[in-house]
Amino acid sequence: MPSRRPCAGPSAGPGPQARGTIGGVTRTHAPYPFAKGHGTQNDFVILPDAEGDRHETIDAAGVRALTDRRAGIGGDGILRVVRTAATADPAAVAARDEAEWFMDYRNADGSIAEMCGNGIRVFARWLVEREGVDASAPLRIATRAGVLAVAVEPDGRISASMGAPRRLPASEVTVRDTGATLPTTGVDMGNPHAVAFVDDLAEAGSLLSEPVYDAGVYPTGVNIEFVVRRGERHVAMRVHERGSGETLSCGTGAAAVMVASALADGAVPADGTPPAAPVVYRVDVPGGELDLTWTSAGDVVLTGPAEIVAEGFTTLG
Ligand SMILES: N[C@@H](CCC[C@H](N)C(=O)O)C(=O)O
Repeated sequence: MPSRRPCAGPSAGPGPQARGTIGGVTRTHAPYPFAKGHGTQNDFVILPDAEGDRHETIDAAGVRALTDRRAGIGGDGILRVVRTAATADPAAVAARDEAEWFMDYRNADGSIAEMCGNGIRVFARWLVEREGVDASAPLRIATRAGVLAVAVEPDGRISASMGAPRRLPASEVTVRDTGATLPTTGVDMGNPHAVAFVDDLAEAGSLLSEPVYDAGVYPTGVNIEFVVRRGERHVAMRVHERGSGETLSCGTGAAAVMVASALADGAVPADGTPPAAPVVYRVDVPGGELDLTWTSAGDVVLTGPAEIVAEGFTTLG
């Protein structure tokens, strides 16, 4: 009987340094751990880096190698999990007294974004399940949009306060496939959004190309949501994300959609001041369902699922 060698899988831990091009893919690192997670199918490569000694210098090319859906692991973005005390990112440094962990979020194209609503739930799931963070009280997580409170709900979903929305100027977007130009409501949820109400989500076209937007209103780019009404305080959306293309969900986008819908419905004061009592909307996304609450304190809370689906080792990045 032929002898068998033990398989050197992830349980064997990092192997020898792997460098160069193998199978057309540039591998620049010794094997290091990664994980994969998603929230309503907005998916992320998770890079555990508690002490900041693995990925502090990750660049856009490294992010693109990891998020590539054919030559890499695949994802809409990267969640680097690092202690605020272990990174020089200015947002983390500023938050050191308030939060132990920093969500270093990158879009699939390698660009840096301020916030990710689905990502912060997946990030929290990782902290609780793999970093031993106590979830009996709300977690405080530092992001480039500030320190945000995140809680694990009794039903297992995760809620994230995404701060108070800020109105941006009204504008318009043009769908490239059809040439249709649509008016938009501008909402900043830590990152910029343009929300267009349509009668049918097919009006968004293929979304293979980014809709045309006004760079005067959105100098750093914009996430663009198309929304249809489904019922009372119930809407559905598609999104073209800045830096990632069409995704199956966007948490900050769902929050912007809720804000635009609540304002259009007269469900909150027209001047944008907080409602006297919480206002709740359900937002359907291609990848699932999200609940959004505009609280009387003025912040918008996103509630939805968050899953870790794989863990392993990679040499990419
Ligand atoms: N998918 C995220 C948003 C990620 C950042 C966005 N693409 C941007 O550049 O602002 C979410 O769930 O909020």
